[in-house]
Amino acid sequence: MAELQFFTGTMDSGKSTLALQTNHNHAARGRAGRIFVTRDRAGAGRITSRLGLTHDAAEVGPEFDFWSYVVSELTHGARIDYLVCDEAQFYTPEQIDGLAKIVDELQIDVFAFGILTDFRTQLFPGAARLVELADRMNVLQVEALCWCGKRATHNARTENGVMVVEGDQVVVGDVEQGEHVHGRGGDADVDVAYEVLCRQHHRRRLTAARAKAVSLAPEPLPFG
Ligand SMILES: Nc1ncnc2c1ncn2[C@@H]1O[C@H](COP(=O)(O)OP(=O)(O)O)[C@@H](O)[C@H]1O
Ligand SMILES: Cc1cn([C@H]2C[C@H](O)[C@@H](COP(=O)(O)O)O2)c(=O)[nH]c1=O
Repeated sequence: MAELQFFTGTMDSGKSTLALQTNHNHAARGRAGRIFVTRDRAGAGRITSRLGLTHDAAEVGPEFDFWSYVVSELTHGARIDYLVCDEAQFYTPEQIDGLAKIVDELQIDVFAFGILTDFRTQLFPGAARLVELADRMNVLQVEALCWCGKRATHNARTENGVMVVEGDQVVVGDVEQGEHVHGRGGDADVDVAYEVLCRQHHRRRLTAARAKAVSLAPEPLPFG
C-alpha cells in the first residue's frame, strides 16, 4: 500500500539530506520518482542539503496542482512510483490534500519533508495539514542541539542578532550565518537568521549570543 509519510524536525536536522537519500535509494532500485521543492535557500528548482548534496527539483508555486500534474504525466505514458516533497511546510493545505489523494487513488508513495512550527512556535499551514493527513509521521533521528546542549525543538528567528517573535511567517533563510533579506516593513534592510533552541530557551528568548552577553555582564554593585 502506498503511504503519505511526513518527515519532520527543526531546521538543520537533516531533512533535505534525507529527502535526497530517499530519492537515491528508491531510484537505485529502479523506481521512478519526481522531486519537488519550494523556496529552497539556494533558489528556485533546487534541493540543497548542508552536507553538500544538491538535486534539481520542480518548484512548487502556490497554484501548482499535484493531482493534475501526476494524472497528466501518467496519461502521457510516464511512470511515477513516488514523489519526494521538500520544504513541505510551505505548501498550501489544498496541495497536501492533493498529495493524499495521489497516495489513495493512484497508489503512489509520497515522502514529504519539512519543519512543523515557525519562529513564533505556530504550525505552518502545510505542516498542520500533513499532521492531520499523514499515514506516518517520522521525527528526524539526528538531533539538532540548543546552545545549552539539550535537544533543540524550536526554531528562533533573529533580526540583526536579536530574537524576534513578530513578523511575516515566511522569510527564507539559514541558521547562524546572517542572510541579508528585506525587512518585514519593506523599507528597512535587516539581517535575518535562524537559531534552533530548546523550548525553555525559546520561551525566554535566550539565544546563544544573548546567553553569552548575560553571562559576561558585570555583577551589579552592592547597594551602598
Ligand atoms: N560540516 C558538517 N559535517 C558533518 N555534518 C554536517 C556538516 N554540516 C552539516 N551537517 C549535518 O547536516 C545537517 C543539516 O542537513 P540539512 O539536510 O541541510 O538539514 P535540514 O534540511 O533539516 O535543514 C546537520 O544537522 C548536520 O547533522
Ligand atoms: C522557522 C522559520 C523558517 N522559515 C524558513 C527558513 C528556511 O528557508 C526554511 C526551513 O528550511 P530548512 O531546510 O528546514 O532549514 O524555512 C520561515 O520562513 N519562517 C520560519 O518561521
